[in-house]
Amino acid sequence: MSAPPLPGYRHIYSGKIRDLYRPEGSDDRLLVVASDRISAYDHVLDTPIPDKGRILTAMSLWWFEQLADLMPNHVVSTDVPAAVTGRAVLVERLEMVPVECIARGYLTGSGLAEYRERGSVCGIPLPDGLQDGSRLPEPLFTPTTKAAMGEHDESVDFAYVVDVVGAELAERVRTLTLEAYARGEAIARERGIILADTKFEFGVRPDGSVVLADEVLTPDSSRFWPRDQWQPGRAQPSFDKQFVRDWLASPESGWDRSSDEPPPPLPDGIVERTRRRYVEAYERLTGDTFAQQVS
Ligand SMILES: CCOC(=O)Cn1cc(-c2ncnc(N)c2C#N)cn1
Repeated sequence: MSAPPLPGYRHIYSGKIRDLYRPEGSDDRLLVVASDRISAYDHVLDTPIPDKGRILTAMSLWWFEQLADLMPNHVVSTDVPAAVTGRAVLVERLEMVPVECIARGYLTGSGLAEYRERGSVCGIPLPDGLQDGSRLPEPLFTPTTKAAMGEHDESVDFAYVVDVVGAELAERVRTLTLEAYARGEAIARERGIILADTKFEFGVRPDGSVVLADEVLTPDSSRFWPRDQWQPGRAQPSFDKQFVRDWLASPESGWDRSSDEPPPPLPDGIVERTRRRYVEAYERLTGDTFAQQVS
């Protein structure tokens, strides 16, 4: 599903999963479009997950509302072209803070690797004895650089953020990151989902105010774990991606993850079960029913 042409909009950027357009004649608005693409093992898969873009857009909009009393956000309107209805948002064009603002409430992935090597994450010392999936004594702000497409973001310490954006803005985005994560983690936990970590992006308005942008607390920007299966000391199952990961790692797929080969297409059953997990995550979090749009 490549970026569809949208009359009246100019396509300006494609991420792994989402595409960015600029409305013709406007220099202070952008259109963020979520595709049905899914990535696994650092590959964007050939097989789309139907409705994934709509489900995650609805989830992100819901989270912006849950956080609106804590911080302003970039959402302007959901009045978007029919071709992308339900999976696109018109947003304020901001001066983006050039740092991925990551909050971690649990230790896993690159944070765990850094902890095992140095006993710290992003320069923050941690107690001994933490395992894969351990809940951290308190959530950490663990920023990274914004790597170019296909490159890996690099973990940096707070001093780096101060160097790049200045002390005041660095403090501000750290505070907002940790506040938004704490709110999100508490809400999700009550609903049976552990938000292990998440990535926020912030932008700055011409008046200097700092605004929550990008997507928020979705399974693409966060690790979603089923709370009832949490067991520190092993890799936790992903709420949304485990069916895909297990099938790709199974002999049935015929795929060798260590090869340079792209993953094979997903079987219909894996696609449908994955779609249902996104619907389930949305419905658990919001308490609403996801209404499949009649296309
Ligand atoms: C493909 C989706 O975009 C990204 O992946 C990251 N990104 C965000 C922007 C951005 N730029 C100015 N203003 C904004 N409100 C935003 C937002 N969101 C650019 N790239």
